[in-house]
Amino acid sequence: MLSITGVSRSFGEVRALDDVSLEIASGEFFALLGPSGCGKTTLLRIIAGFEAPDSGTVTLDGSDLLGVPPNKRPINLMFQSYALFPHLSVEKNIGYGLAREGLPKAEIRRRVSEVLDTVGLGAVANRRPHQLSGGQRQRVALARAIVKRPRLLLLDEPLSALDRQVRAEMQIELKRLQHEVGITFVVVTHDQEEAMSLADRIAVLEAGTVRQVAPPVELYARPADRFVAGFVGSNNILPAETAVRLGLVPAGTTSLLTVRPENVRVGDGAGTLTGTVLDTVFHGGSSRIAVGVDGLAEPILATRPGAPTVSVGDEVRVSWAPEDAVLVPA
Ligand SMILES: Nc1ncnc2c1ncn2[C@@H]1O[C@H](COP(=O)(O)OP(=O)(O)OP(=O)(O)O)[C@@H](O)[C@H]1O
Repeated sequence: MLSITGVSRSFGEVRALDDVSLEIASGEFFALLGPSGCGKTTLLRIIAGFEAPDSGTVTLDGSDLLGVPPNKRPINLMFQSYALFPHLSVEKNIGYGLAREGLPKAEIRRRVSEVLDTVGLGAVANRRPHQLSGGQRQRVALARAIVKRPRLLLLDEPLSALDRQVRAEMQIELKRLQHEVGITFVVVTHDQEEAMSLADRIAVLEAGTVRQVAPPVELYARPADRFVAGFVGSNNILPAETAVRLGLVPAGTTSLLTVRPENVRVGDGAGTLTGTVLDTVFHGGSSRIAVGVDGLAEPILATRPGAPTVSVGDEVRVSWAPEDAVLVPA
């Protein structure tokens, strides 16, 4: 178990991390999610040992990590840019770290060949990095990180260099791999879809503080505050006074009313609110509809499977099931 307790770190005036505490279980796939500048990389660098906190403690299975130099920690960090050696074969790239540790050649060969199988690179073991696709290069980097059998693998935006389709495939791969090798993974990402599809649990960070720690489904269904409600997935967020004025919540309510676009019904039947269709966008498998509602500063967004069933300018009714309205502390 990785325990981070009361960790703070400032750079001049900037408080990059402000009293961060997290408990990450052995074998867990954990994601640190947040917008640019929220402190994700700083926290990863502290865990890896490339940065020291101003205060707080970090322990792995009960023993202090902060006093241990980076190369002596049972931790591996996989960077955004994979930095493979261009003149070495895939096999040599993967075995490089083991060779440097002075392991016997036969053992290196055995471990490298095992890992080549795990990441599905057996067929390209003798190629150089420039003869590989982006997804294959990413696998080499992963193989190089896991061949050393760290207890903890830290991944900084591991899939950001890949295009959309390869990325989706690698997300599945990464999850399978983590399951198979049983190493604790901590991944840093600003991409909420990626965090949701990979992680067992997600910590949402904003401006150096942890806003919520929860499994993806809970984070999506029960955001702890306005920031999480707006950052994780898209959401319609109505201020309390507006929701009270429109009769959507009882008088005296102080919480924000949030409704996911997929739960908003748009049509000419019964509905709580009346509005005008401002915009429709067809995405292929689904459509997004924006409805301007009198008395609301922001349009209500709705998503629908298939093509849009309304047109710009239509007068429509907007509604949602009572259980789909989630109240979030303001
Ligand atoms: N070495 C440094 N010197 C000064 N400021 C720094 C340093 N490292 C980070 N910061 C500042 O600390 C804050 C957190 O940075 P950090 O890199 O941890 O954010 P991040 O969430 O990883 O962002 P990104 O997704 O853009 O990488 C930012 O305001 C950043 O400018």
